[in-house]
Amino acid sequence: MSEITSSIPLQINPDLQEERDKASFNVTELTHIIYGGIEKTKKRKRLEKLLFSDPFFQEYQNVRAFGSRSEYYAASVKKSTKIFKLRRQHKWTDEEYETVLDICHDDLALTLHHTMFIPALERLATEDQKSKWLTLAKQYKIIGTYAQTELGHGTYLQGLETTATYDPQTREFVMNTPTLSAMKWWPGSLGKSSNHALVLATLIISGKKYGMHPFLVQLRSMDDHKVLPGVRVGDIGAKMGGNSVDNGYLILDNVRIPRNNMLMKNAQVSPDGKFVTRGPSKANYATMMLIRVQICTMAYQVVSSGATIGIRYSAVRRQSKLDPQDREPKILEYQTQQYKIFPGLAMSYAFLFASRSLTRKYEEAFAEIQRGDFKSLPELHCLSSGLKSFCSEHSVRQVEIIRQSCGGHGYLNAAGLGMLVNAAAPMITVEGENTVMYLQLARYILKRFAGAMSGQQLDGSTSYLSMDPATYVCPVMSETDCRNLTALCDIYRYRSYMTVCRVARQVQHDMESDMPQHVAINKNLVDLVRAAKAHSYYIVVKDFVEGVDALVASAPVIKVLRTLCCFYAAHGIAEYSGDFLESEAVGLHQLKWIKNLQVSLLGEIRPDAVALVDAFDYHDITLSSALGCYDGNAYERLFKSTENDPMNKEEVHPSYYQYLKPFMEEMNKSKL
Ligand SMILES: CC(C)(COP(=O)(O)OP(=O)(O)OC[C@H]1O[C@@H](n2cnc3c(N)ncnc32)[C@H](O)[C@@H]1OP(=O)(O)O)[C@@H](O)C(=O)NCCC(=O)NCCSC(=O)CCCC(=O)O
Ligand SMILES: Cc1cc2nc3c(=O)[nH]c(=O)nc-3n(C[C@H](O)[C@H](O)[C@H](O)COP(=O)(O)OP(=O)(O)OC[C@H]3O[C@@H](n4cnc5c(N)ncnc54)[C@H](O)[C@@H]3O)c2cc1C
Repeated sequence: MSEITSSIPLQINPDLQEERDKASFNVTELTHIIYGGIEKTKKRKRLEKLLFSDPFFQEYQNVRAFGSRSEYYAASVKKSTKIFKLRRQHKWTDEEYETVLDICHDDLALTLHHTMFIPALERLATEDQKSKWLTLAKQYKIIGTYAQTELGHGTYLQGLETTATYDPQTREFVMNTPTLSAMKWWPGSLGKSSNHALVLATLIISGKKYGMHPFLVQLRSMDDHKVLPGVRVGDIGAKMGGNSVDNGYLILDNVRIPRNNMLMKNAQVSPDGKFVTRGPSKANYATMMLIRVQICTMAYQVVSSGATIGIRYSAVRRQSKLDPQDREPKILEYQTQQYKIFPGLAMSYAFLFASRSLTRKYEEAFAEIQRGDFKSLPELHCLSSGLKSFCSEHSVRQVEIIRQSCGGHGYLNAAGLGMLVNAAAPMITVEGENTVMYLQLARYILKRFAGAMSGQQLDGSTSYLSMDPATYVCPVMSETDCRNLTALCDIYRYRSYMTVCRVARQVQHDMESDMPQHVAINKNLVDLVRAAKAHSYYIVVKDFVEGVDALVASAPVIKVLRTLCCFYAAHGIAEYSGDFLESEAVGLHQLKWIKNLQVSLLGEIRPDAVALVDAFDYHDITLSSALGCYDGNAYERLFKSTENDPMNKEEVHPSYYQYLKPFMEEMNKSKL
């Protein structure tokens, strides 16, 4: 017993080393592919070194794990200011800054300043306004947030009640919160941190409403951070996760702001109160689209972090017996354990390729939009809405499965998985609740399908809706065909086509039976979401297959990625087999072969599992997990983590003297 200490051994756990020694491919090569080349990997490493050489980042982990809400928030404000200072000092580009956020968890109290306030200024302000406010924001002379959601409405933006009424006499807008449900509620960094907010409000001129527009409102004094007259602002309370961020409420009592504080890139109000608009009516929704694209990348980071923890731990944890004559096996040997974790591993790579493809499309479309060409906007809105929903839904679910696969220890904060799940859970809600976003995609798909039916030539992600379903024959004719990635992709495409076709015909039939359109739509909402999910699944599989096909890499790397891609596609067909059978994308024979393949691929992935997560190259501080550390010394790290637990500060806890001692005394005296 006396030998038990909480010091961490210097060497790598031999069980983990054994895994690394048998990898079939070069891990560094794959890391370079993941980060976009050797130079980017090197830059990432440099940034990691710069950040983590500061002991604050290690201490921060303790506050995160054991601090009170207020302490965690304060530490996160400190972390934000440190990172902002470094950003200015090193003149980081947006890409470098995003890398920094990936490296050190984006749990910055002031996160909204960079994730939404600055992008919104960039997208919604005129050049003149940018030269003033964007400059101030980029120099951190003002700190801002994006205040759109209200207590009564988050989804339905036309229902927002905050008003911005133009007063032509003074050439000001009067910003007002007319009802309880109109108060802003949820914006990040609003409660305590920001001194400015971009408030999205309904514009009113001479009693007429002109829809939602952005207004820059100062909330707090630049001298002492006190709340300005007419403004009431505060924190909305503790949440399931993300408690470093002060999501806030905001009430504006007829606060006057100059006319020029309306961001007027997309619509203008002239001094005498004339409203002029240019570009599409949804141009003011631009910032949300950007974040939806980014959520896909975040979903990749979440699921790849979870897979790293789950796989490394499963390679060092031994439990029960397989061969009664042998020692207890690593839990990674159990097929069921592989079946719980490898879908997350394959999903990580699927989302890497899908988010990369979406980001590329976004950047191309954004460049066009900047030139005044909005033709790609509807496609991009729908693609990003669908993929945001798909990636967030699947990654959060998968990480929870991984957490469960780590048994009891997965439930500890020190495992890092609970925090990962709780911090990721809002991805499902923010920037458009997933069901609502799937329905945006479904609406687009229905229109495109109708276009295809009337002979229109479709392009973009829905071009397959012009296919002739009569020509479809399941491309899997034998068990060996199941490994053909193009064939698997075709199966997804046909399943999506049939799911869309079925619901489109049903909606049409209901409308032809004299059902009002909104009733017909509501009657079919579940199937519309199903169609949007089927389409999104197809896009992700297609991006994965095309991404791997286009890779220039060594044969072993290509082989292992093709195996993962095949597993990802086969697993999805097995999991949603009902849908695939119902749409006749596969028959019973094919399904059986694909299910068999799925299980046999578990065994093929197994030898490379640790190497495949090592390739994500997450720093131990980034993972924040005793179970998932690179050295695999999970037990030592778990024990070590108890040292910082405030519960262990005193040998006898004060509650003993207060409650337990008197209770014990009373019990001991009692005659009963
Ligand atoms: C659900 C909709 C899209 C509905 O919008 P609506 O104005 O009621 O429109 P509608 O009459 O239904 O017409 C829809 C029409 O508008 C189009 N559209 C909708 N959004 C966009 C867009 N971004 N780009 C381009 N087009 C867009 C749709 O495709 C429809 O087009 P159509 O009429 O079919 O041709 C909208 O209300 C919405 O976006 N709601 C979600 C609200 C949201 O995302 N809030 C985010 C708040 S900020 C946040 O959460 C930050 C989190 C930060 C963090 O912590 O990480
Ligand atoms: C952690 C976190 C951070 C946030 N940060 C910000 C921020 O910085 N700035 C900001 O402005 N907002 C922020 N929000 C708010 C967020 O954007 C909204 O919560 C989100 O858009 C969902 O809106 P809601 O809450 O009104 O949900 P609701 O719309 O009330 O959703 C409730 C249910 O109703 C269903 N529903 C609603 N409408 C429809 C429909 N048309 N068809 C079918 N079903 C429907 C939904 O599917 C859901 O099941 C944040 C929220 C969270 C949780």
